[in-house]
Amino acid sequence: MFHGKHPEGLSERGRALLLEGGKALGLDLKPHLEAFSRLYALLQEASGKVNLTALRSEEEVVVKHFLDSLTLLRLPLWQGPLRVLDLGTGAGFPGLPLKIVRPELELVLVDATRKKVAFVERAIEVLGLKGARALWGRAEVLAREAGHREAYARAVARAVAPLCVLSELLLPFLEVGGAAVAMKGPRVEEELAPLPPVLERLGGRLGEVLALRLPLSGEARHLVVLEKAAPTPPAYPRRPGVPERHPLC
Ligand SMILES: C[S@@+](CC[C@H](N)C(=O)[O-])C[C@H]1O[C@@H](n2cnc3c(N)ncnc32)[C@H](O)[C@@H]1O
Repeated sequence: MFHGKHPEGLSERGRALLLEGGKALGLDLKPHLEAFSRLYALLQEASGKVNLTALRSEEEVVVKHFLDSLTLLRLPLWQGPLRVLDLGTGAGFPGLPLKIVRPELELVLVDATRKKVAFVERAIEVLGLKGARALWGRAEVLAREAGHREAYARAVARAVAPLCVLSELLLPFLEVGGAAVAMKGPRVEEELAPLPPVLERLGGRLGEVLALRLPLSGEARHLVVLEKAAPTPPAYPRRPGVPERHPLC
């Protein structure tokens, strides 16, 4: 349902790109074209007012926001009504595209910047996404609250922090047996090398590292799966800002 005026949605070319890219990912996005078109319109509308995302052209938004987010679906982790956290969601990525295509997921999108959370709240409302909620807060604080600590089956994060930092922020949110996915660019080896002992400290272990190429642009991406093997010790995450200033590796 639309509320108020907004610019045009995706052009015919944008829709064709989205369908083609979806196909390359093994997805039929036809039933979701309208939702992505509305999300694009909202991003365009908001970009005139606040600095939500650096991406502007329609092709960039389709490929680097929508399709990049949907690469998550290459992993067999999204069946059923799982509770999913998108940490550092910004303007709603990867969480909103994931929720559009897998509506049965129960999604919480968190960001430390209030204006970004306000945008995501509005997108959830306009797109009519049931079972999605935007939350303003820092991972270091929320991960210590009942209702969030060890309360998610899945967690995702794109472009939030290096893996050493991200592990400390994501793993406390996961229930034992759960999995987090860190979305990374072309180079991941250097970040992976020192990770295993840190993961062990946090009750985690390294799962699959899936190398893939972004549809249409061909850019290299990596999906790094962090598995929750045991409860995270209560010392983690440390106080706000400490994981970033003094990474565990
Ligand atoms: C570069 S943006 C990426 C946004 C989005 N995930 C994307 O890929 O387009 C990083 C976001 O993470 C948020 N962030 C960074 N550290 C955070 C923390 N400790 N808790 C919550 N949000 C955090 C920032 O506010 C920012 O919006």
